[in-house]
Amino acid sequence: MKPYVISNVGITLDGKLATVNNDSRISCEEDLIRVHKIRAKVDGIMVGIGTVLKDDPRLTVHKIKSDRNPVRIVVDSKLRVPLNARVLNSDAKTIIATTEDLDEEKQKKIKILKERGIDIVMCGEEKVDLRKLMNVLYKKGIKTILLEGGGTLNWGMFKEGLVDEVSVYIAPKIFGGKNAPTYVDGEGFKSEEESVKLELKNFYRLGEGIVLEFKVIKP
Ligand SMILES: NC(=O)C1=CN([C@@H]2O[C@H](COP(=O)(O)OP(=O)(O)OC[C@H]3O[C@@H](n4cnc5c(N)ncnc54)[C@H](OP(=O)(O)O)[C@@H]3O)[C@@H](O)[C@H]2O)C=CC1
Ligand SMILES: Nc1nc(O)c(N)c(N[C@@H]2O[C@H](COP(=O)(O)O)[C@@H](O)[C@H]2O)n1
Repeated sequence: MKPYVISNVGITLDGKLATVNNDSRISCEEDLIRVHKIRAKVDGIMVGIGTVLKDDPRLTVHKIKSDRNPVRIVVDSKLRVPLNARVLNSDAKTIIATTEDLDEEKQKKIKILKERGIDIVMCGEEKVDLRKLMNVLYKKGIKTILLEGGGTLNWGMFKEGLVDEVSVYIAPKIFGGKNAPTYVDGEGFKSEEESVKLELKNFYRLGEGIVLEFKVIKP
């Protein structure tokens, strides 16, 4: 069993998540409120360590009133999460998903994190095994997850067939740049047959941009 996963991003018309200099201001205020309404409903919000290192996100519900915050989940094989990262603050529970290989330095950091109340889940060897992680999270009671990027983790989740729903805000902006992160990065599929197929469920204008909602068609 696995949680139901909703992938959400704000992208530019050319599919970028941020500029080459990592400026990720894409969504308009109305869209951020839409995202926070989803955050308020799900059990967990998941990002990759790249996003934590670049954005230092809070990953809480802070744009609308809410009496609860979902569990924050950071996928971080090498335990690179800075101890002063906002995602480790006491505003919400946090799970760090890391690999099973433990050197002395990693063991020390795990001890510090656990003392601060951070839950550590170990699955996989070189990279976090996302399938196993989903199973562990489900057993911990996390039945719905909002996947909030970035492009590398999005690829990992799509490649493993772990995404169920997609919502994308397209801003009327073009960032360009072949090295700027896109919605789904990683190696990419080699052929159309392997690609993820989506069914368009809804679309509407929001603020200055447009929201598209899809269901992932499972093969
Ligand atoms: N506009 C938007 O909506 C959003 C924009 N962004 C932007 O995206 C960029 C960050 O994206 P990116 O750098 O790709 O980082 P990600 O957040 O996608 O994190 C990627 C890292 O996750 C770790 N990881 C561990 N296991 C896996 C696995 N099985 N599959 C994939 N990744 C795994 C890897 O690091 P390790 O090997 O160390 O574990 C990997 O490098 C930033 O510029 C940010 O601003 C991010 C989110 C939303
Ligand atoms: N939906 C959306 N639109 C954008 O334009 C964005 N840059 C993001 N970024 C994601 O939101 C995280 C920041 O969250 P907090 O406000 O700090 O709670 C950021 O890390 C990305 O995951 N999302």
